[in-house]
Amino acid sequence: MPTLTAPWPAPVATRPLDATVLVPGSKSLTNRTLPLAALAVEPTRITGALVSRDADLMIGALRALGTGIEAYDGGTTLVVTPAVLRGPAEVDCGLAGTVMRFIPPIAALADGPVRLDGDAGARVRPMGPVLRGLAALGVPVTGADPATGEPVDDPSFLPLTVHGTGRVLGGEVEIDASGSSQFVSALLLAAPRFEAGLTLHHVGEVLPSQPHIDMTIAALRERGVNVDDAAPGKWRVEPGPISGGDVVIEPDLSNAGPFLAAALAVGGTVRVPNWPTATTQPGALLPGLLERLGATTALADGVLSVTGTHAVRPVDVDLSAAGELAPTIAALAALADGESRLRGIAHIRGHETDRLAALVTEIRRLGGSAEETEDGLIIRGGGLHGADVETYHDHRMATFAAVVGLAVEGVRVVNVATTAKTLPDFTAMWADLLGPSGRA
Ligand SMILES: O=C(O)C1=C[C@@H](OP(=O)(O)O)[C@@H](O)[C@H](O)C1
Ligand SMILES: C=C(OP(=O)(O)O)C(=O)O
Repeated sequence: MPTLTAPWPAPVATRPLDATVLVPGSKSLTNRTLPLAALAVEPTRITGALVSRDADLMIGALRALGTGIEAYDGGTTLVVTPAVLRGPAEVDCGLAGTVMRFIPPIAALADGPVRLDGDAGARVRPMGPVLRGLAALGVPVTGADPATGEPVDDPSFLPLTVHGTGRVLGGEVEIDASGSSQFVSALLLAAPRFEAGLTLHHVGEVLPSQPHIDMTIAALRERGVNVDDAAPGKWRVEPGPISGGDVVIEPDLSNAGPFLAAALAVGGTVRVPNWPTATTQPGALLPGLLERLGATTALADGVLSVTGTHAVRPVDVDLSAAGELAPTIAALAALADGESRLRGIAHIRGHETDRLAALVTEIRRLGGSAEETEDGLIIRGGGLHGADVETYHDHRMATFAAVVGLAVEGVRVVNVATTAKTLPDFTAMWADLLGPSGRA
């Protein structure tokens, strides 16, 4: 999408923060609950759903396949009525990993071809393991060269067409999910509808984002599906009905990240209500991470409070379980007093943009020092100055820049509207964080 507006001047905090931030629903939970509801044997009522571009794209994809979805309460309540999945259909995946990876196995259950495409940035995000997994299950997938439209054998990227026949036999499949946990989640989510279910083996060296795989398994079990995950890197999903009913979506803890990080960046306290006591969201790791970076945290009556003193400690952390937190942790590392190391996140080169390259380029543009390693980043904190930070259509690059901008004069964020991917109200929420005048 073109960038038409002027860069957004990130507000600078002039005094310690004292804010409570209500964070909207989880992208990952919303975009699992919707497809499971479409595959269910009865309607599902979802409350607390995220209203954002990624959720809209998932709703659009499932509607294109025939699912009934009614929205209420500004879109935060969704009533999903499953129907026979049908093709032909066209699906716009935008830049949503959850849509481009989760929809193909669902499209395999449709009774006709389903063509998927997305933003230019989506066409370079890896999908091969999901597509090869489907091919191994007997579901043909054809690709097309985006420039010429010529057919591509063995497609690994959008655009592509899944040729469903209305049924998938299922069985046993091996994939390499070292590039994204979403390859595993995608196949597991649709598997109860495969006639023989699915036994899935991961054969790669690393498996990122284990909490997101646990989230998929928990979502399936909550809907009555039998899943065996006792052996590492192996999952068995039994065929069977997926129940509907009422589902309440937790707040998006990863989206809480930049707001909580703000307390460390400039001092003061930021509180996030409705913090779940137990969750599969990787954002659950935030309190521990922020403590290592110098914050004190407390969870009382469901409110997480993070307090900082404006001094940020460097860290050496393995973020393989929570790669989507890397831009937020990188912002704090860039403000820290010393050298930080972020490990275990080679796979975020395949996120909305190559996040390792983007973070290095933008930290350097801000006057800081950063370099890529094989599986992460080395960031030497301090020495920052204002700059126009590029965001590469990546919501988390925009929030990375906003966190830095709280503490550094003259930071402007190019295409801050990219935050609409998961947080359309980001700039208003950020102004509220700073107090009534928008400046703390
Ligand atoms: O399944 C999900 O909802 C997600 C899984 C993770 O993907 P990767 O394993 O590709 O990092 C995460 O980063 C992404 O934001 C959401
Ligand atoms: C990696 C992310 O998104 P996606 O669901 O598009 O993979 C993210 O939100 O950080």
